[in-house]
Amino acid sequence: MFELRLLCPEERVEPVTDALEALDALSVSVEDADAQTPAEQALFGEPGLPPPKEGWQRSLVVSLFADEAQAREAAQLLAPQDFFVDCRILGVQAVPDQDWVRLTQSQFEPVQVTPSFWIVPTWHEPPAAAQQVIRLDPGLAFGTGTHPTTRMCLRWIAHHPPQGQRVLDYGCGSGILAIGAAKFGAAAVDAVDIDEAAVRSTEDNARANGVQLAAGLPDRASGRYDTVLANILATPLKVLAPLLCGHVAPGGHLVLAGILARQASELQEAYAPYAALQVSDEEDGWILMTAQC
Ligand SMILES: C[S@@+](CC[C@H](N)C(=O)[O-])C[C@H]1O[C@@H](n2cnc3c(N)ncnc32)[C@H](O)[C@@H]1O
Repeated sequence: MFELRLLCPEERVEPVTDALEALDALSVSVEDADAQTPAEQALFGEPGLPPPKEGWQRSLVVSLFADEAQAREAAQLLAPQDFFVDCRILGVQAVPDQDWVRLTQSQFEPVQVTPSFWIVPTWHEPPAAAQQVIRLDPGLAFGTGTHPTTRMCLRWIAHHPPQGQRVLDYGCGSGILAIGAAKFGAAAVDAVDIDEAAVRSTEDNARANGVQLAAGLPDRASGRYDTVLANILATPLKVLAPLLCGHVAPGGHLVLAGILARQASELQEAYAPYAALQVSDEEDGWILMTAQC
């Protein structure tokens, strides 16, 4: 594993993290670069850096890549972009796997989706208020519930329980949405992803949660579903519009995430021939768009 470390002013964090995700970073974390952390000590040790101001002004953006070439290529691609102005590449360094696991575990706490629905890592006891729980350990697949897009999809599932339904999770990552749908009563769940590691992770996580689902590559999706969930980024979602809508049964629900608030109208336009998308939730600049077909 290799991490690419960037220093960004607050207003640049969103486009930079979006770009890193689009460049296939396995994970992206954002810390206050000026907090009293070991990261701060490392930063201040660097010659030529301006002294920090008060508050969260500068962010340390750390993204993880499977190999060094990918991390360096991401840095090269980011450097000339308009949105990278005022940002700085701090470097690429190897991360011992053991450290990564420890670091991730220490950062992963139970996540509240609704007051009674929680995502809880296996090394934590579920909170007393949790009536519905997904047990999930962070792996390399995206989807631990810590990202607002995942949380919004899960909240939607909790508020629209797919009791007895056939559900498709398109771009399943860790399988968290598929597992959520199964826990909220879905009768049959298909979970698909272009990444084989995500498919394996979904199968493992489903087993650990005692739910039945069928995971596979995208061609496993077949026929019509009462609910189609897709938490991918805006650009692939636009390309996938005819395919995803073709899988929604008449009267069924389409639930899309991975979309920034400013991208709402592009998505509405792309889906207009098939469905009238509405913004139905918003968190930290990300939106959930849904339609009943
Ligand atoms: C942002 S993650 C979402 C994971 C999980 N569903 C969640 O909500 O947390 C997006 C996932 O979509 C997958 N993906 C990206 N493009 C895809 C495509 N064209 N077809 C299927 N899966 C895709 C990625 O491999 C990744 O696992």
